[in-house]
Amino acid sequence: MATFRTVVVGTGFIGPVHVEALRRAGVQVDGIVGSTPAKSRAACERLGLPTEFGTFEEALADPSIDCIHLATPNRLHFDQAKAVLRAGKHVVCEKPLAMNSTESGELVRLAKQSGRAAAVAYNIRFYPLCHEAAARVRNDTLGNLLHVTGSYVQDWLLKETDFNWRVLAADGGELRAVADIGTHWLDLIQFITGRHITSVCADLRTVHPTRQRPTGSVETYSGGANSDDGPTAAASEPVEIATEDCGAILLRFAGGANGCLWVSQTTAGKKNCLRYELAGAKQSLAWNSESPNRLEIGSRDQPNECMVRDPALMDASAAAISSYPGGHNEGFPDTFKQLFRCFYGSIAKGEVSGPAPYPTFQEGHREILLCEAILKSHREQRWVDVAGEDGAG
Ligand SMILES: NC(=O)C1=CN([C@@H]2O[C@H](COP(=O)(O)OP(=O)(O)OC[C@H]3O[C@@H](n4cnc5c(N)ncnc54)[C@H](OP(=O)(O)O)[C@@H]3O)[C@@H](O)[C@H]2O)C=CC1
Ligand SMILES: O=C1CO[C@H](CO)[C@@H](O)[C@@H]1O
Repeated sequence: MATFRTVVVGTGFIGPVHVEALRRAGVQVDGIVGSTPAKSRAACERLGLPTEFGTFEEALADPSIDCIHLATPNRLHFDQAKAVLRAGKHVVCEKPLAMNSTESGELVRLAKQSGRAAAVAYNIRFYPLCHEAAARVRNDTLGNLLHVTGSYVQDWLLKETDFNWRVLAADGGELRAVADIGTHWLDLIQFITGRHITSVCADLRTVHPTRQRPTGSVETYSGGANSDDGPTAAASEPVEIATEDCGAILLRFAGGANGCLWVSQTTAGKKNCLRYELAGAKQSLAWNSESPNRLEIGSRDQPNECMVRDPALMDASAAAISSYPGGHNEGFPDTFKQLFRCFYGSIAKGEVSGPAPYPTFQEGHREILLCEAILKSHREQRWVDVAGEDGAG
């Protein structure tokens, strides 16, 4: 692959995951930057990276940097992605792409004008068995798609004392659980089925209308088992929360299938669990991110099967994003590696303006439009059509 020089922005939970995955994908990482030069230096030293860049702006100003990865809180994505594209660089932005569809629509236009590649890190597509499921839908193995159901549930925000910037609408956006984890499911299912979701009917709920905010800073998933006693409770203040902890969304797909999604960040014992079941007229497929190397294939008139991830047995598209033989499990960090291999491989082949094999800003924008339809549906307690991608309803 051609040599690319990259910098990652954000030193919290997922920024270092990007660094590790880029290195494993064979892409050069020239630094990681945080909110202050001191935090940038500390993260670079921890990860064994050069300490040349202290801030996002310094990385932006260096013409030899080809691509910047944005792993910062949601409220920063729009300005930072805009700045990266205007600096003439490729960009990988974490999800959700922006805080609203005005922002995400502008990013789509800017990305097109710039001639640079622009991806949103919907990494879950890059579990090989999710590509296998997409191939089986494409090849009509399932038959006519009837319905799609599933959930994405976690427990790290279960307690009133659990806190993170995501719970504040000003930092994460008006929708929280749906935007943070629900959009992974919605992106994945639209990728697998090749169909857009056209209408939604949502019922959302804030379990904790007040949370205790620690007076210090909090990193993602840092709650742990003791977060409702001890130092956190001693140094905290009550904050009103308007974003949802959980909710149900009924779905209608183009072409007639329907379905539903349950999203929750308050399900005890579920650490990070995405499930789906696709039901076709001939077969069904079921997958769970907590055992990602197994795909259940359901039949009515013959025994059910369980496909174990194995590049020798999967569709070529799934084998292409699988680096290890069957039985050698691949997981969460591998999805980022495969996404980045795909992104940089595509740029190296000069595919920037054609259809992309990774989630683009256009698809990130679509997720934001879906979020807006879901919020409107919840507020108005009725079905809402998802706006067209030009922003028109
Ligand atoms: N695709 C996936 O699987 C995942 C995606 N995400 C997404 O990634 C993004 C980051 O989430 P996460 O890592 O969990 O969040 P964290 O809070 O753990 O990390 C965010 C980081 O961004 C830094 N930061 C804040 N402001 C700036 C700035 N102006 N310039 C540079 N760095 C800054 C923070 O620094 P400081 O601590 O000093 O404020 C912190 O290091 C979110 O959009 C989230 O939705 C997150 C997890 C998984
Ligand atoms: O995949 C993910 C795992 O959980 C994180 C915290 O809710 C999400 O932000 C992220 O997208």
